[in-house]
Amino acid sequence: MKNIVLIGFMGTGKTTVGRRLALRLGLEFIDTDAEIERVAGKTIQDIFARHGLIRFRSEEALVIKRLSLQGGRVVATGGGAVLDSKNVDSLKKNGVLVRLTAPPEVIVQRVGKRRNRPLLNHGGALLETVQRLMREREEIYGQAADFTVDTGALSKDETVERIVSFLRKDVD
Ligand SMILES: Nc1ncnc2c1ncn2[C@@H]1O[C@H](COP(=O)(O)OP(=O)(O)OP(=O)(O)O)[C@@H](O)[C@H]1O
Ligand SMILES: O=C(O)C1=C[C@@H](O)[C@@H](O)[C@H](O)C1
Ligand SMILES: [Mg+2]
Repeated sequence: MKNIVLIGFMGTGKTTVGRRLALRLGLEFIDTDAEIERVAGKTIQDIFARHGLIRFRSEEALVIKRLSLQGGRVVATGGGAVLDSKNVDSLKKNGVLVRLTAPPEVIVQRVGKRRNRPLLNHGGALLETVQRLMREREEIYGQAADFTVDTGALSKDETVERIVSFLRKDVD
C-alpha cells in the first residue's frame, strides 16, 4: 500500500488532519517536521536560527528520502517540502499526494495560535506574507497534487472524510 501524503501551505491542517486520518484508517502517522526535530534533537525554530533555511531543507530532504522507502503510512509534510522537485519524486514513488488548501485569511487565524513558523515570524504584516508566499508556491503545490481539498469551510473531520472518499474512488 502507498503512503497517503498531505502537502500544502502552512496552517492548512496537514498535521492535525493527518493524525486524525491515520487514526480513522488504522495507519501509522508520521510528520516530517516532527521527524526533523527528532533526528536533529532541536526545534525547527532552533534549526532555522542556528543553521539557516538551507540546512533545514537538506535535513528535510534526508527525512523524506528515508520515509519514502516505506509505504502504508499517513505522512504530513512541512509546508515547503514539495518546493524541491526531488522531494516530490521521492514522495510520489510510494505515495498519493493530497493537497490541503485554505484562503489566506483562514491561514492567518489558524497560525496565529501557534507562532513557531520561522518563515511567518519576521515581524511584517502576516496576511501579506501569507498571500505572497502562497502566490509564489501555488503552481508547485498544484502540479504535485493528485487530489486537492479546500479546508477553508470544512471541519477537521469533514476534511478527513473527503480524503477517505477520494481514496476509495482511487482504489476502485
Ligand atoms: N478545518 C480545519 N482543518 C484543519 N485544521 C484546522 C481546521 N480548523 C482549525 N484548524 C487548526 O489550524 C491549525 C493549523 O493546523 P496544522 O498545524 O495541522 O497545519 P499544518 O498544515 O501542519 O502547518 P505546517 O505546514 O506549518 O506544519 C491547528 O491549530 C488546527 O487545529
Ligand atoms: O512552508 C514552509 O516552508 C515551512 C513549513 C513548516 O511546516 C516547516 O517545515 C518550516 O517552518 C517551513
Ligand atoms: Mg504541520
